[in-house]
Amino acid sequence: MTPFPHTYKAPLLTLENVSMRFGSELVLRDLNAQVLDVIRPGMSQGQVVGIYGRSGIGKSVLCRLLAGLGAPSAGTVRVGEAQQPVRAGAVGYVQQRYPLFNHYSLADNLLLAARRKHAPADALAHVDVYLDRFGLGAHRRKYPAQLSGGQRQRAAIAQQLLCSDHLILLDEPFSGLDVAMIDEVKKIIIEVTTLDELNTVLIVSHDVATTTALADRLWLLSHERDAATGQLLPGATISPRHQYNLADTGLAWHPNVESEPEFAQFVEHLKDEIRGS
Ligand SMILES: Nc1ncnc2c1ncn2[C@@H]1O[C@H](COP(=O)(O)OP(=O)(O)OP(=O)(O)O)[C@@H](O)[C@H]1O
Repeated sequence: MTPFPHTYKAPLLTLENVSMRFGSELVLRDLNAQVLDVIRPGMSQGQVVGIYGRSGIGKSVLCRLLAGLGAPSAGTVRVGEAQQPVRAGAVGYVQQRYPLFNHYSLADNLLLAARRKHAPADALAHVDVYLDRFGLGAHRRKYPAQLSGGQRQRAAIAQQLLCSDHLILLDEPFSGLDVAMIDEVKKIIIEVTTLDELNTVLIVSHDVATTTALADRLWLLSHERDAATGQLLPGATISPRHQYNLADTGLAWHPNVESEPEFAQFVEHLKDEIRGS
């Protein structure tokens, strides 16, 4: 597979010696990984990082650290071009249940989010842009309970984009969706990353094929063995061999990547790695 031409610019997200412990349980061990701003000529897309790992390995714990909702026991998560330690609110976090305020209309939910980042006079204009872009304009006066699951998800993504700085974290965005809705969410993710070169979408998912088709970088959380003793080390980590840079291998998102034989082989390889981890 011939890689498309690409270059890298500044780091946008860095995990620096990140560990997380709850009491005596070490959940995450010494995570070191980085997302760089990738430039692919002719391919207007920001960064999409797929995060995989078996159930219970620590993906939700990692999400909270990435979103600045808790401090790691050791190490630092750095975000943005300035590579500042992450603070709550810097990364939009779309959780599985798409929390929206039930007693506010869709437009008011988005307005609340927009006011956290934009001056009051500008906030409504930003809301209108996102309602339009995500095909939600006709539903602006509806309350969350009156929206479909897919509409609520689009609203939750718009809400987080309106108040965060380029980084957005989606927790299981494809679970429980029918095939048509999955296609729609994929379109939204591509749309989000093409809005701005710095936009970076982190997708935590068990749906390896769908997520890999959108990604240019993958991280796989796994339990590693001590090289000398062969004993399983405590805590999950993202070892260098489980950090995949798809721009280098030609499998980074591009139209119809899913239909290429190398893609199917790579997805099978990933599934084997997850099973064995
Ligand atoms: N607040 C906490 N206190 C103690 N242990 C915790 C806490 N939060 C998570 N854990 C532990 O961390 C480990 C990882 O949990 P986590 O929810 O991150 O897994 P996950 O990879 O997201 O799983 P799944 O794919 O099933 O959602 C589990 O053993 C869990 O019990």
